[in-house]
Amino acid sequence: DGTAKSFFDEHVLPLLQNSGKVVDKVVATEHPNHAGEVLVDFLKHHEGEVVVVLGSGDGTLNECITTLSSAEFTGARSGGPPKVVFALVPSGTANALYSTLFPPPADGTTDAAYRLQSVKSFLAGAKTIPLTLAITTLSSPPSARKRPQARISAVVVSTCMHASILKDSEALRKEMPGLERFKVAAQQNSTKWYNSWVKLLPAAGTEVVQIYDPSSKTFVDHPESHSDDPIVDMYGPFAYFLGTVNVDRLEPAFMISPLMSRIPPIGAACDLVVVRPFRSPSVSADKTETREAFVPILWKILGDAYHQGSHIDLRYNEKGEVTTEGDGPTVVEYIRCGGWEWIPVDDDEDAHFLCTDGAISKIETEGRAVCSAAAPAADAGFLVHV
Ligand SMILES: Nc1ncnc2c1ncn2[C@@H]1O[C@H](COP(=O)(O)OP(=O)(O)OP(=O)(O)O)[C@@H](O)[C@H]1O
Repeated sequence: DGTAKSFFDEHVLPLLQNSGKVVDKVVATEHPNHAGEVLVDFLKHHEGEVVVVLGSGDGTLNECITTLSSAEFTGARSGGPPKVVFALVPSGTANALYSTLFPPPADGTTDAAYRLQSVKSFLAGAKTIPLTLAITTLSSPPSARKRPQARISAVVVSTCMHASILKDSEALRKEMPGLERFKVAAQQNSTKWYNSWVKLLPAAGTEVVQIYDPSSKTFVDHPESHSDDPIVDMYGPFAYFLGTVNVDRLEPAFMISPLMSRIPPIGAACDLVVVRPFRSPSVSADKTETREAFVPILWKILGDAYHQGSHIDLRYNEKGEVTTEGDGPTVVEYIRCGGWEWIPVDDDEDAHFLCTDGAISKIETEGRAVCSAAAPAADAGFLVHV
């Protein structure tokens, strides 16, 4: 958001200095991926544990993780990705990870004290938490005989509306540096539905895929996932399809996957938020009018995500109206799983976009995206001071 340099000069660097911490290197990024390059170079020339005080949003954290994961190290650092500890200073647009780890006060004020919490944890030698990574493999059709491409996320992997919003909002960044650009891009994409085949896989350590049940407010076994055949098939059209790791929100107030913090997973798991319009008793065909009629429901879901994530308790009544009463079908399918496959229908171009922590990739025609949540091995991986 353009504040990182002055905030570091005024607050972060003096605080580190006054606390007796030796700062080996200070870098202001000059181009995309600069942070990752600096970090790899630093690790190649220094031994031991490295702490990175990172003033950025989720996108730059992702660049660091992605670059480190694919870099080749020699000597003491050979044999796998290094362990790197981050102290985060939120300085991006959304700051999803920081605002999950340090929920902002209800009035939304994010003063210097708010932004320095992870750094203060580092100075106090306090707790770190390991990041779960979502690894998405983008495959070409088998006939292309090309190597699959991997994308790493520490926050979000999405298709459908969210990927379309992120794709379109980047073009608006200069004009609208704040969160507003996501709302404008959402308007532009509100009537799109996306056609794809989906498979859901259970998380490691659980036999079956789990789904949230608003009546008991807990996860229950997905009715189509059984220990002898745990994979769940899902058919479209989809309006929303988004998975998170580590975070319960994508912006300070937009709590799209609230159960990540309310019912934290035990191992590596991904929380999926899926909206399929055909779950509504009043939707039985994919036509322009039905898509338009569904827009208010989509806004209700996204609006309720801004109200402590209450969208996960919405149901349809028999007329297709949205309510929090009764036992009708849930409007949102909130799933906890170990991973998923997204196989877009060939002629649906919009279904081919994938968002990984804000970066957009295109799935090739006849290709697919396969995502799985992975926990770091002991003494490796990426940790954050909390
Ligand atoms: N000097 C620079 N010039 C141009 N781009 C830069 C420069 N420094 C960093 N970048 C790029 O700017 C982007 C900003 O990403 P970052 O995640 O830090 O902020 P954000 O996207 O606003 O936040 P969030 O992901 O939390 O919404 C990154 O892609 C990064 O590579």
